[in-house]
Amino acid sequence: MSIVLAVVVVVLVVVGGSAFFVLRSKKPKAMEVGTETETKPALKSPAGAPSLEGEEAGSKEPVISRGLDGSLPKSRSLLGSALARMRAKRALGEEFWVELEEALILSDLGLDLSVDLVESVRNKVYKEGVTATDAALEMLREEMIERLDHSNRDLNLGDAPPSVVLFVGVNGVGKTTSIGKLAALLSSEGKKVVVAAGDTFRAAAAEQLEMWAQRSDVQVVKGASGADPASVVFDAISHGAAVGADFVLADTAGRLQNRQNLMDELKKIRRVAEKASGTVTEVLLVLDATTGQNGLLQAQGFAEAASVTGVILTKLDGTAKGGVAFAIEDKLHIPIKFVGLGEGILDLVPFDPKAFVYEITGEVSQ
Ligand SMILES: Nc1nc2c(ncn2[C@@H]2O[C@H](COP(=O)(O)OP(=O)(O)OP(=O)(O)O)[C@@H](O)[C@H]2O)c(=O)[nH]1
Repeated sequence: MSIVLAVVVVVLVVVGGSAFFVLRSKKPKAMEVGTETETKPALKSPAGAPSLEGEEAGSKEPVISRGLDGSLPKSRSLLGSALARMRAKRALGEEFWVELEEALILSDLGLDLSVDLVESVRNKVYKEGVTATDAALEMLREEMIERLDHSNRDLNLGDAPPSVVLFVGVNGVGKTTSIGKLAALLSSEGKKVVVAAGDTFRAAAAEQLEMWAQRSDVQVVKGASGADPASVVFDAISHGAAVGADFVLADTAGRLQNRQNLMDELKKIRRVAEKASGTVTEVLLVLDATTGQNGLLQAQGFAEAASVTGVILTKLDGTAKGGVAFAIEDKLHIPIKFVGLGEGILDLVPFDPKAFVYEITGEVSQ
């Protein structure tokens, strides 16, 4: 009897022990689900993406740029998660609308716009007798796309080349990086590009621009450190005209929108650039999407002082919100022309409202 008992105990220990090891060895895998592995955005090459080589030195693999629908991992889109929770409830009552408004505000759309959007969707829902949350959320999506869908997002061109594009914005938002990416994009489309190192304030900016320019084989015009930025931009435009460039992309130093003297300097750069070229076809305000509604204040300040014609919304890969895009277009009527989705040379893509709305509401667009 005791031998039988001993055998049973040994069997139990062995089976239990191995079960324990099986469980332990499985645990890390289970943890991957729903975190890193599952939520990593799919790497997609956007339609018309330039086929440039990998940017890292020695990299043999081409860098694949992300499409907008892969930029915000679903589990990180705040609005997408909130809408998924609301859809699951399947009840279209007061609570639903309050929750929706909160979710929009939390995603950086701003109070006024969030209230307005909810009001408008709610009216449509009642008018059309919609009772399902699914259908209401689809209406929200349509309304969001409509609010973004009426701007010209192409780069403005002048009557005669080169078209001059000034990049402005506060410090560290990604102006220099965006110039590098846009130069690569344009030159991959066969355009001749000259870049102007007009940020003569930050010592490393000109070198940074030179590095970007080398990668896409575009020319850089720079001045001495501390040189008058307007004269650097003037020289670059003259050079661009002489070599038959299609575009001159001009960097400027980062500045706060409420510093009058720095805004005056921007006006001077613009005046001088216009003397050299006849027209500055585009003033692109670079905004960091992770700064949320603060971006709207920046846009207001720069729009007044520098006649901004378009926005580049950078670092969308670093935020779960992104709603500031709606606030900028709805309040200021400035079109978002490009979005930055990372630090690589191909991580700048034309803004596509539909893909963007599907992205931040948590579904992939068809
Ligand atoms: N993740 C991510 N990082 C970006 C993006 N765009 C720029 N960056 C990073 O943001 C940092 C600042 O970029 P810069 O291009 O130097 O910014 P800047 O506006 O020229 O800076 P100042 O000259 O100081 O005003 C760098 O580390 C860039 O790699 C983007 O779309 N996504």
